[in-house]
Amino acid sequence: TLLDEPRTFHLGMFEIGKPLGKGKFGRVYLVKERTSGFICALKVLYKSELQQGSGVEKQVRREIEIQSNLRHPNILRLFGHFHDPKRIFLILEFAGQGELYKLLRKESRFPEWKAAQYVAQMASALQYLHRKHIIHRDIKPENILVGVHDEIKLSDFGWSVHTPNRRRATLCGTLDYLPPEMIKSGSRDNTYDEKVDLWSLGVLTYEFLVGEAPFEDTPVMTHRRIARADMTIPPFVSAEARDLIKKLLVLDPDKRLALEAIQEHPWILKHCVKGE
Ligand SMILES: COc1ccc(C(=O)Nc2ccccc2)cc1NC(=O)CCSCc1cnc2[nH]ccc2c1
Repeated sequence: TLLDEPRTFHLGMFEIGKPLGKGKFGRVYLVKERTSGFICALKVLYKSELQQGSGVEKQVRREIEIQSNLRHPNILRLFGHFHDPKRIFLILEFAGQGELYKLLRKESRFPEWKAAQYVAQMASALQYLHRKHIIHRDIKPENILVGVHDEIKLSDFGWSVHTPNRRRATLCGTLDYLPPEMIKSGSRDNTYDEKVDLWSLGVLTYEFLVGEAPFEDTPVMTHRRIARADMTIPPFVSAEARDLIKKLLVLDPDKRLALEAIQEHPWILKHCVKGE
């Protein structure tokens, strides 16, 4: 489409539609590119809201460069960006079925075939990111969108550049998805690697099948249960699914099932046609 060739964009190119996510994503609008009729999402960031100076603008530019070069069916596209004196505009892919966590709340929990398809797509997106040495760090239903053909669209929310405010957000946000190596106070910033995404994928798999996170509790108890990988998997979860969850929610990051092995796991193979 028109948006694929690197071009300069400006606000006049777009017919602005309804707000998306009502402030959840900041100011994001459904828009139509006038000439091509292409539907996408326009995210408006106010420069005043981004910490000024100290190279944050450079950091932002770097993040946008990284994201603009990502091409994967299960990663939300960043088609381009432009800015005016006060604002930065991001031209983003529009995910037709919206936020995954809303679909999950509506269905309360997903049937195993659907959960397995979503997990396989997540593993594929993570393989792509990890090959580029990008750790997502923040995998949870709130950060996942769904396309019109039920395809997973992993989105931003703090990739690559580890902005300090992101860490604060993590502290006040839910702990549910954080792996043990990130909640231990000493080693918060230095000793974790891409295997943190494997733990979070295990939490996500559990939540898809059970309808709530495995360590959901009071903050103090969640902290303690994560540190011990203390969870119970209800009897209605199939043996294969249980096996995969237990191979991802492992305290030692090096013992977690690798992404390639997830794609070959019996539970995934049973529900996903190869190379779908
Ligand atoms: C690739 O994705 C992104 C890339 C970058 C950024 C970003 O903000 N980067 C940033 C932050 C600070 C300073 C500089 C740069 C955000 C996203 N992604 C989202 O914000 C979530 C979907 S918003 C669009 C969208 C689509 N499809 C929908 N369907 C229903 C709602 C909806 C909402």
